[in-house]
Amino acid sequence: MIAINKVSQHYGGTQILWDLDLDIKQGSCTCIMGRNGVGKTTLLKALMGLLPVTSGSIEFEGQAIQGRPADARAHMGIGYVPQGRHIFPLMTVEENLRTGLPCRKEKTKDIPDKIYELFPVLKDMKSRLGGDLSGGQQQQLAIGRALVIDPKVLILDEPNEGIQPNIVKQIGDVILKLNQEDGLTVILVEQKLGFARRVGEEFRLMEKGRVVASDKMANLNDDLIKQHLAV
Ligand SMILES: Nc1ncnc2c1ncn2[C@@H]1O[C@H](COP(=O)(O)OP(=O)(O)OP(=O)(O)O)[C@@H](O)[C@H]1O
Repeated sequence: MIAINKVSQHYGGTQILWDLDLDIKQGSCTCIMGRNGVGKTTLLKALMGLLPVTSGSIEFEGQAIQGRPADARAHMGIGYVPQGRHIFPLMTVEENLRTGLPCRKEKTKDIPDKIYELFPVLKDMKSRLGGDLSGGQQQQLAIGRALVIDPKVLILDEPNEGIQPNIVKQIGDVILKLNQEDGLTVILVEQKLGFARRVGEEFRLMEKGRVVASDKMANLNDDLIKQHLAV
């Protein structure tokens, strides 16, 4: 569904991604893992079109998208939940969710019921300002906003960073439901091993701007963890 071929990316004169290859299968849940600073967020931003790539290609459903802006990628069905959530603090929960509506293929004026079914707290708080929500509620709002576009693939960058355990559990339940029951393709950057093992079907390990190991999550063994994840 997604094929990233030999992608390189630079911040000014500093190269961060080095001829990176990554394949994502339709319907899979893939965890991108690696130590701090290996380029996980940079990779997701390049995939979403928030950072230009220097060379290489990114294909989504067989179409080259590396030159397309982020909003065009959202219209094509790529949903993105950025690290740090980036909800709009001075807009209400409902207004935050509405920002995703123009990108939906199936046009509607109302927030789809499904979003509120997945995250009942967003319904209860729909008139509250985004900035008044707790960190966990803001994360649920960021995921809900990405789902409003009715994506074909959902990309999440460390959705559990700084979130209390009961919300982490709820977010995991939602990801599992979306992936296993609805068949939504999920790409997740995740540092928490337990969470990655719970929701992930596949893993990709990164080192210095490259994917260095790819396999089924069941095969993520102690050697790989020691080599690429332990600090
Ligand atoms: N805007 C920027 N300008 C220059 N360098 C940057 C910028 N953003 C990130 N970097 C550098 O790029 C490298 C990769 O960063 P990135 O955030 O992609 O890593 P990461 O694997 O997601 O790390 P973390 O797990 O800490 O979020 C780091 O060395 C970082 O300092």
